[in-house]
Amino acid sequence: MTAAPAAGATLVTGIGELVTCVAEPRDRDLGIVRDAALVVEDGRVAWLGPAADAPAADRRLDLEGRAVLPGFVDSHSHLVFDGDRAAEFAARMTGERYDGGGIGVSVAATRAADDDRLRELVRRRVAEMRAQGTTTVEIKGGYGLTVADEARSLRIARELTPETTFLGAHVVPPEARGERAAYVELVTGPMLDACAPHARWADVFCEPNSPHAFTEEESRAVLVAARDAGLGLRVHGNQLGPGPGVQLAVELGAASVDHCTFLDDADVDALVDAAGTTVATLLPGVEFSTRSPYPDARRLLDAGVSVALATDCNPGTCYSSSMPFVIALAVREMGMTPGEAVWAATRGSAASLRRDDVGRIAVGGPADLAVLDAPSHLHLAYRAGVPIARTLVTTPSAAE
Ligand SMILES: N=CN[C@@H](CCC(=O)O)C(=O)O
Ligand SMILES: [Zn+2]
Repeated sequence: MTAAPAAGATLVTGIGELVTCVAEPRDRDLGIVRDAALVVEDGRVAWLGPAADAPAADRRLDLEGRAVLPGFVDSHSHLVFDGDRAAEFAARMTGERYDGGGIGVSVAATRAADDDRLRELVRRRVAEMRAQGTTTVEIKGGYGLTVADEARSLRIARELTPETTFLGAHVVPPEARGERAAYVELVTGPMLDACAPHARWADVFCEPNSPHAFTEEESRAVLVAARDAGLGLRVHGNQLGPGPGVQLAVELGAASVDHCTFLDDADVDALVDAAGTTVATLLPGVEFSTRSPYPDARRLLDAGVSVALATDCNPGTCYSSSMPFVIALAVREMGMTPGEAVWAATRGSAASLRRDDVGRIAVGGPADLAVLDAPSHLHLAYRAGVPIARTLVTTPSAAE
């Protein structure tokens, strides 16, 4: 049946495969509609269904059989930084281990950059993400590590996304070594006060396997203070070895615990019990860039854990902004099916931000769409390294 024409609307037709991701989270069903069309009006999806039933609209954009997906949700990135650490990456490729010590290099360069330079660097990195199909991005601070530098990092990030994360507890900065307790007091006191107005989330690098990061007790202090200040919680946990990060995240009801590379049975059990509350966000670009073992995604999915994928785009452990690259790694290296990987990069990642408006395509929702120069989502992993994904722009100038 054909609906009434939509005024001021764009009909996107010729969609070979429309991946809606509207199923219940436990099903991880991609909700595919073949030979589909959708109508976009005022930035929202006004109609979707089989192309044969599509209403008329003012404008028409024919995708000639391409696949359309929810725009990727990149729920873990550190885009506010200056400086270059390519030599650190090269050293790792010849056997150096990552221990977080290089973060200090980025902190020095970030502190030295003026606001305009930092803003331009972040803007370019977000544009790079959008060009690859990402429409929602979370951005952390964490390379300032003074009250003023963390506050301005978040202020700048907030200009580009509502999903900003306070990460004053990234590492203990060089000038505070030997005074860890005083630094934690700074983070939980004046730094949190200055940053909370610009942040939705707080995060901590909880990692006993790095001398630069934070212990379980230090991490708990930071997270509890942030929660009391009204921020949602996220945790960097179990990245470099076994540790307390996952259990702490679950105990405090964090929305996400990220990395999850080294998990024991009790960690997996805790994540199963917390499914629907705490998402395990896997960041396989990090294992690629640090030559580390990949997290066991198959074990987590089979156990019933809520799983997300994100880039962790940062200058140290993964300087890639590409969600398609992450999807390809998840399929090739972590035993995820292409469908599970797409789900985790969209709906799963949205859940880790406690968002149910993005990561899916539904009538009434935002028209945050990715289009592939390919007929199906399978091509994201199949054509690894080929730039087939981009954000779909449906404004009049893009339509025919
Ligand atoms: N592990 C902590 N933070 C980042 C790396 C930061 C850096 O090395 O600059 C991560 O998520 O891997
Ligand atoms: Zn990170």
